[in-house]
Amino acid sequence: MTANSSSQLWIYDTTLRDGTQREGLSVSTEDKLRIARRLDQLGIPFIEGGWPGANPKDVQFFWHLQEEPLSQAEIVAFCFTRRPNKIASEDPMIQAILAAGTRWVTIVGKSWDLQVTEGLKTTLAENLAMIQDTIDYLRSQGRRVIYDAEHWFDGYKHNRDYALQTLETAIASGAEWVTLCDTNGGALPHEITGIVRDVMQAIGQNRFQSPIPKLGIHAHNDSDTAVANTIAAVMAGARMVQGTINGYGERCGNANLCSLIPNLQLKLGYECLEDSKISHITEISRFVSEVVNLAPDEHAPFVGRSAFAHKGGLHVSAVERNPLTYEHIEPEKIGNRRRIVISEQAGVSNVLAKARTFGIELDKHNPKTGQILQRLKILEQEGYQFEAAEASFELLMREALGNRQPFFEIKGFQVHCDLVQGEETTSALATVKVAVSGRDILEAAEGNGPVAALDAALRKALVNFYPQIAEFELTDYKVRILNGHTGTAAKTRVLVESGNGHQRWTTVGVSTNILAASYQAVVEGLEYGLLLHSQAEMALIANS
Ligand SMILES: CC(=O)SCCNC(=O)CCNC(=O)[C@H](O)C(C)(C)COP(=O)(O)OP(=O)(O)OC[C@H]1O[C@@H](n2cnc3c(N)ncnc32)[C@H](O)[C@@H]1OP(=O)(O)O
Ligand SMILES: CC(=O)C(=O)O
Repeated sequence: MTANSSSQLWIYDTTLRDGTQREGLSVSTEDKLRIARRLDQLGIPFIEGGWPGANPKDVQFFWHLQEEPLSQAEIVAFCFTRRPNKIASEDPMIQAILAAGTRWVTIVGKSWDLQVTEGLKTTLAENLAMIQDTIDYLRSQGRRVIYDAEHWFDGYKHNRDYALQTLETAIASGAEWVTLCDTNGGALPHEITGIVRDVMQAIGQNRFQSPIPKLGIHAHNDSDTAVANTIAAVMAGARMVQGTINGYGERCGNANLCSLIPNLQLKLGYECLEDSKISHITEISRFVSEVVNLAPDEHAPFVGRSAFAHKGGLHVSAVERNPLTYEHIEPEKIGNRRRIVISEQAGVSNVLAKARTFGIELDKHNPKTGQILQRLKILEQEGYQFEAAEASFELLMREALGNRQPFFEIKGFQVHCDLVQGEETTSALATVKVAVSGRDILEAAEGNGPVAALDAALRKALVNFYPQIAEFELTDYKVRILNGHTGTAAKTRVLVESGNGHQRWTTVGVSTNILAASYQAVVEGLEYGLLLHSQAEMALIANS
């Protein structure tokens, strides 16, 4: 990155402060440290770590970073201006941010007259004094200051002169950056463009009698335009981009850095991160969602699992010829990947693409290709869903092509359940009869439910022939009633996720009987695990 070039942007991550203001998101000090270190590795220049005077976790977080500092990022402590009619040097909050020991601090202050008189219950003049005293004092203590102008856009719309006076005060007191905040998230891109341009002009006309500060933008997503608003602000002159990983934040969230960074760098040519770091965006999005214990948004632009998933046959056919036809960027650039989804919306191209990923040779002139597609569509009409159960689709494909390996044959099963009135626990007993290599085996096993009992009995019957089965586990079980209005005649779809410690696969079963649907999915899960094992063994032999 060329320092200070006109296209350079400073990314300011506030996941650890505004991000944690999201309802349902709570992190420990340890979690915050893990995220900070990961953002540091990514090359984010400013990381807002929290509000040291507001809670003990944030105090601890800054202590830890004093002991073991980040490698390149500036860790920033956040706080509001001193309280009305008090002295900045005596304000415990201000003392707490000094104790955090950071080089940079961010001070949030009021820009909107209504917020001053109604929210703070003080005068417009006192608000200006609060901004001035706080920044003056922090500067006197050797801190570099970023000033977050809260409610900037609403303030500007209601009383432009006063809003500009607040900025002027912050700048005159020594704030090096002023960040225009769309705190309520109500602004639209054209308003942002006009207002940022006006502020840039006021700066250009030297309305502010002090060194020219740099402008930042902090947008909330209440109008679903936080990313667009941030881009508009940058194009109008802002150079600091505040946002959060995955757009976490108060109410509807903040501008999502996982979308902003690729848009700004890959499409608009701004410099946000080193080029080599951009490909880690998807990984960091998933890392942060894992640490904060929120399911990743599969449909998130750029980084979601479905962001480059192609389902419609027309799309797949064209993408197979040239990905540009249905992709706005190459997924690999941001560390994501293209996926082809198999479903009733598929065409021959989806089937061929899947065959390729399964390592099966198939071409469009093979009559089996059309037959597989038709079978897929009929089964989906019956209630199967293969997009989440690709292992079952591979077995279906192998069956149609005559190369499904007969690892075992189920000759019958029975399940008996005990439900005792008034008791919370249930127990089930399953009996299975299985044939392997011409031998019949009868086994029984218990479980705390019918599916667990059936799974256990099948493994017991097969493990002597296939010891690898001991490593298989049933990791998830999902049931969906497909046509509920038909009561007990309704069809049930069961999805079973299985694993072997290093791979996971999903199989599907459908029936009017929940046990039969579960049985089908569990049996295919075991069969697919055996197929993976035999493929791995064959690969080993081929490579030896
Ligand atoms: C736009 C933003 O997202 S800014 C960040 C917002 N984040 C948070 O609020 C999370 C952390 N907050 C907290 O832990 C608490 O709210 C604290 C510790 C900051 C304050 O707690 P309390 O002292 O109990 O006050 P409370 O939260 O009820 O009310 C806020 C107080 O701050 C005052 N205040 C609000 N903005 C400012 C400001 N810019 N400068 C100075 N004081 C302010 C309010 O007037 C009110 O004070 P009052 O009750 O004496 O009139
Ligand atoms: C500072 C901040 O979080 C806001 O104004 O939204």
